Amino acid sequence: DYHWAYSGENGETSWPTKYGFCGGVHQSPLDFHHSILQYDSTLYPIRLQGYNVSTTDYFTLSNNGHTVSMSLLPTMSIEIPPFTYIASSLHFHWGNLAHPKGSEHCIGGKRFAAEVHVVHYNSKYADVATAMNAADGLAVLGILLEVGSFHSSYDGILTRLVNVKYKGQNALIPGFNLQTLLPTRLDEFYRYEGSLTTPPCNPSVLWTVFRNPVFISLEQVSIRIFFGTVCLTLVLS
Ligand SMILES: NS(=O)(=O)c1cc(-c2ccccc2)cc(-c2ccccc2)c1
Ligand SMILES: [Zn+2]
Repeated sequence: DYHWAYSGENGETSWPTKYGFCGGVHQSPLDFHHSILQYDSTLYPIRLQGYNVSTTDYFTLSNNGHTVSMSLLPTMSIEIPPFTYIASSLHFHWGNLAHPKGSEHCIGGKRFAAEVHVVHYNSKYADVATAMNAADGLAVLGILLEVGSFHSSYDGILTRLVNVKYKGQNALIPGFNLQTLLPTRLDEFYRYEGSLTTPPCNPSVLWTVFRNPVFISLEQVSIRIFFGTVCLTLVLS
């Protein structure tokens, strides 16, 4: 049976044949090229609620075979007027040895080393599954990662990837302040109405991609996970 992938015969070009939304007019990601950008002074900075999670709470890191995702707490939310969006999970988009830069969004054609997505769903819906099928259902924060100095908050997640090497494995991470995963400037971002970047590509995402990248070290970026059989290859270049 068909299962989508990032490459090969079930790669991106085959997605629209199996998933009606993929390749649609709202398809994410985008290259934020100056020709499509328009400054909007009415946009509010992103407001985080409950992001400073106590160490007595735990997040679950798990591997679904396509990506590693970390479940978040329903006490976490963001405010994008007129809605509140409840945190669901965060996940990573890495590159691979063939294409080391793995960000999905680009700025002016520049692709970054990796990208983190923090997925939230509109509080007007009962759960994320329902919200996924609504045009105003999801709000995803995009954080671009670039090679620079060591980042201790990301290290708390990246060092545990080895425990979720295979599809179906889980690992617990003690709570910490997830705002430290975001860039400092929460008022500098690109905003657009788009979709899930992977099948089924639901056009239900209000995207907020921060303008400023967050820096992690080359060793931290080089932790790559190759999906499929899901083997973790520590490429410490
Ligand atoms: N890249 S994304 O933000 O559009 C995205 C969101 C969600 C998502 C997650 C929770 C609730 C609802 C949607 C899941 C994925 C995904 C990535 C790889 C493999 C499978 C799924 C990707
Ligand atoms: Zn994503």
